[in-house]
This record gives sequence, C-alpha cells and structure tokens, in this order.
Amino acid sequence: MFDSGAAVAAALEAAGADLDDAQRQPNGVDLTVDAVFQQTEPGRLGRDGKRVGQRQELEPRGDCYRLERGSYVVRYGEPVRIPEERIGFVLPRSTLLRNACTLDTAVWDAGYEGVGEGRLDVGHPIEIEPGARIAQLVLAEADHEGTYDGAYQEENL
Ligand SMILES: O=c1ccn([C@H]2C[C@H](O)[C@@H](COP(=O)(O)OP(=O)(O)OP(=O)(O)O)O2)c(=O)[nH]1
Repeated sequence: MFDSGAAVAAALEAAGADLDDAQRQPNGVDLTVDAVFQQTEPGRLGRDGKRVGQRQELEPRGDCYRLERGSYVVRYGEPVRIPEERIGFVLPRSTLLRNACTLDTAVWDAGYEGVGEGRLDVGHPIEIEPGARIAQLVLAEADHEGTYDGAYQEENL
C-alpha cells in the first residue's frame, strides 16, 4: 500500500521541506533540483567501505542549466525524512522521459534523513531551471529491521 500524496507531503514538511502547491501530487510529492554536478574522478565501492569521487558543481547559464548528453549527479531541493514502517522511491517526472532523459535512483530507507542525490542521465540536450520539479517521491508501507544509520544520514542538511 502506498501513502497518499498528502501523507508524503506531511512527512516532508515534518522534515522541514517548504512545499508549494505544484509539488503536491495525488500519489506523492515532486522534488526539485537544487544543484547539478559533473563527476571529475573515480569513486570506489570496496568490500569494506566506499568513496564518492570528487565532482564539480555546474553553474546555470542564464536562467537554466544547459546540459549536453551525459551523466550528471543532481542534488534535490527538499529535506526528506523517511518515516518508520515506510520505504521511499523516487521516480523521474515523465516530462524528463519524454525528452529522452531520466533519473536513476535507489532505495530510500526507513529512518533516512537528509537531502538526497540521484543520477541524471541526459540522452538528448536539455534545459533545466534551478528549482524546477524533476522527480517524484512516493512512500510505501514496509516492514524493516532497524532504521538507516549509514554514511549519508543527515547529508546536505
Ligand atoms: O536514489 C537515491 C536513493 C537513496 N538515497 C538516500 C536514501 C538512502 O536511505 C540513502 C542510502 O542509500 P543506500 O543504502 O542505497 O546507499 P549505500 O551506498 O548502500 O550506502 P550505505 O552503505 O550508507 O547504506 O541515500 C538517495 O539520496 N538517492
């Protein structure tokens, strides 16, 4: 069972998100883009530990990011807290897909709190305004043991 958009909005507002009406969707809440990065060195996934490689934050040109084909990392604009008994999924806005672009995202764990990031895959050049809605967060009921306590807890807050 998935939560209603109003319940997702309440969870985000409890985490300090300042939502406008356009972000409130029937089944979830739209997340905006706060920053776009280009990775500049390799990261590492080891058997023990991990490292996120250096990245460079891109500046908007004029009123928007003008992105060529390629892989980018985006930081969302809203603080998120995934409530207990829930799991979060972030999906791309369909307008991204309709423009040959997408977001790749992973599981948002119960108990995670922070401003998350995702991979923006640009399949055709696109213009994205800072603060534009780019993704949608939905929350589903989920059993879990423990809550998120990893390296990204409270990131970007
Ligand atoms: O697309 C996503 C998916 C998740 N998260 C946040 C919420 C999630 O709870 C946290 C950690 O994600 P995950 O557990 O997949 O990361 P990991 O690489 O396994 O790190 P850790 O070892 O800290 O669990 O990152 C994002 O920012 N973006």
